[in-house]
Amino acid sequence: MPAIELDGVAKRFDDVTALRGVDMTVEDGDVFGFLGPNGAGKTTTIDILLDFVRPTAGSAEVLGMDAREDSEAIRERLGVLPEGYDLYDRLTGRHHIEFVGEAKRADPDPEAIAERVGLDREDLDRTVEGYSRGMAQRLALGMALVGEPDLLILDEPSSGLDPNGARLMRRIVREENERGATVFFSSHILGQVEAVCDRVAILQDGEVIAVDTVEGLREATDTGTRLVVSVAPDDIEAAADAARDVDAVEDAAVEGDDLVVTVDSDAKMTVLTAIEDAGVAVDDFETEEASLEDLFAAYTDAGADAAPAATAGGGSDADADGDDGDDADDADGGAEGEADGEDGGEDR
Ligand SMILES: Nc1ncnc2c1ncn2[C@@H]1O[C@H](COP(=O)(O)OP(=O)(O)OP(=O)(O)O)[C@@H](O)[C@H]1O
Repeated sequence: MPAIELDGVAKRFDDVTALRGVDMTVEDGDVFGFLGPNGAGKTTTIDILLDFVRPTAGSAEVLGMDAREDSEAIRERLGVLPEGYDLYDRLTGRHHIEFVGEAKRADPDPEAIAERVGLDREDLDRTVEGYSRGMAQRLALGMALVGEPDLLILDEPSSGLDPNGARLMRRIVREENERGATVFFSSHILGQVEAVCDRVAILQDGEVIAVDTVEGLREATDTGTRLVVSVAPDDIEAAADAARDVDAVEDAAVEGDDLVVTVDSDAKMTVLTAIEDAGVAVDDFETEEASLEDLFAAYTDAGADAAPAATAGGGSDADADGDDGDDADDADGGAEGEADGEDGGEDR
């Protein structure tokens, strides 16, 4: 049973068409990223899943239940971080967590949850009117964790979080997924999404224009892989000629001391072998895959101009999702150049 199933979901608000027949399946156990430019319809979709908004047409199922008919039963098994969540100024963080526990008939441990989201004991016991934006976001995330939900729906969970908070959010997503929860989240922070998601959907103008793994999106677009090869300076032209003779090579150019080859991802070794077969010793090489940011640009209108440039992974920004890069599974790791392609901003 899929965790989320949308079938032909459309939504009109007066003269604005927010969704135009969205079909989308999120499998049980997935970490699923929901992407799209501003105004694409992400929040409207999430609001339909939560029965905050009723679709004009189509059907939405959550955990095998109808989003409209069974919203209460669904709510008990969901953890939600909605976009404009409400906190009550005069209640403490602890009260908020207990309040969600009562609503879900769960018995949460506020201290343990606060620790997981990085709020200390003092924060937990003061009223939220004094919370910073990031602290409020951490509390809202903690509230979503109450009751070990089967499905977490998080709308922009990194919003307002500093790089440490964003890293912590990723860790929580992984931990929840390992516990068995499906995680569905929208985000504009594509390095985050790339680091944790099994699959992503890209929504544009109320339509799903792509659903795949990041690797699948790479293969489906013409973004290629950049292979940067170091050889002795005297050999570089011979290496370039050898690379150009390989069918899968789009381009081989000498850039400074390096040979930069744009090639289908699965033909990297063929290129290296061809260079060595031409009698040139390869001193070193690294590959740069297209980042999710490049792919997003290639898919969406805003990136139409940028699409041809989406041949590589946004350069050498080592771990540009704003953290200290200790994530074992961040991007490609190792010699596969880290191509988050982010500018390190943690804003939306
Ligand atoms: N209550 C509403 N009344 C009228 N129009 C609405 C309403 N809610 C959303 N819309 C419109 O529906 C479209 C989709 O909005 P939505 O908030 O779902 O986009 P989004 O992808 O979440 O955007 P963002 O990334 O900016 O949060 C927009 O054109 C928006 O103006």
